[in-house]
Amino acid sequence: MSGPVVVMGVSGSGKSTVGAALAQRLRVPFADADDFHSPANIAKMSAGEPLTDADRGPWLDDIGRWLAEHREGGVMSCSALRHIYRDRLRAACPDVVFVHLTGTPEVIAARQATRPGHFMPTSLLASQFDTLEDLGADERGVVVDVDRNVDAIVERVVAAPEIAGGTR
Ligand SMILES: Nc1ncnc2c1ncn2[C@@H]1O[C@H](COP(=O)(O)OP(=O)(O)O)[C@@H](O)[C@H]1O
Ligand SMILES: O=C(O)[C@H](O)[C@@H](O)[C@H](O)[C@H](O)COP(=O)(O)O
Repeated sequence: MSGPVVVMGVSGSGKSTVGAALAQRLRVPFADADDFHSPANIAKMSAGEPLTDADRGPWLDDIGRWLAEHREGGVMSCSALRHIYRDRLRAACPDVVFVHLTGTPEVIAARQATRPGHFMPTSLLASQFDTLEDLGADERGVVVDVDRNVDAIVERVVAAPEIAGGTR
């Protein structure tokens, strides 16, 4: 493995599902950034209010610490919507690789809407897309469209040179 992987994307894109399956496939530990949110952040999102950069700062630092502790292998599902958020994760763990799960708002909204018992309301999806910044040419990562089954997404990820071909 070439470094820890962050599976990124908007709410409902499949980060938790694909991240867990990818970790199992790679036989490395898995963590979900949803579990790192403070109660205040959860309350805010549950009330339909988007998080701000300030809300996300300490959360990203905790995730960065987890990545640094899993430099030899690990998968973290984390929205990591903006370039500056990914910069913050790279500052903590420079060899992190991003897997961006992309999809149309229609496909993702349908998945988010049918997911049972999650704190994130569907009303926040528009702000997630507004906040999202695609991976730049300067960023180490892979983009995978989610309009296929989970196994196919995982196979696509493990076949990517950024994931399989590293020297670490
Ligand atoms: N490739 C896929 N095909 C069909 N359903 C999917 C796929 N990936 C995820 N799902 C479903 O879509 C919903 C959102 O997935 P989830 O992993 O919770 O997304 P996220 O963690 O990005 O919010 C869940 O109900 C999940 O079972
Ligand atoms: O930065 C954010 O606004 C949040 O991290 C957000 O992107 C994330 O989507 C929520 O934690 C909900 O969790 P799900 O992505 O699992 O819906």
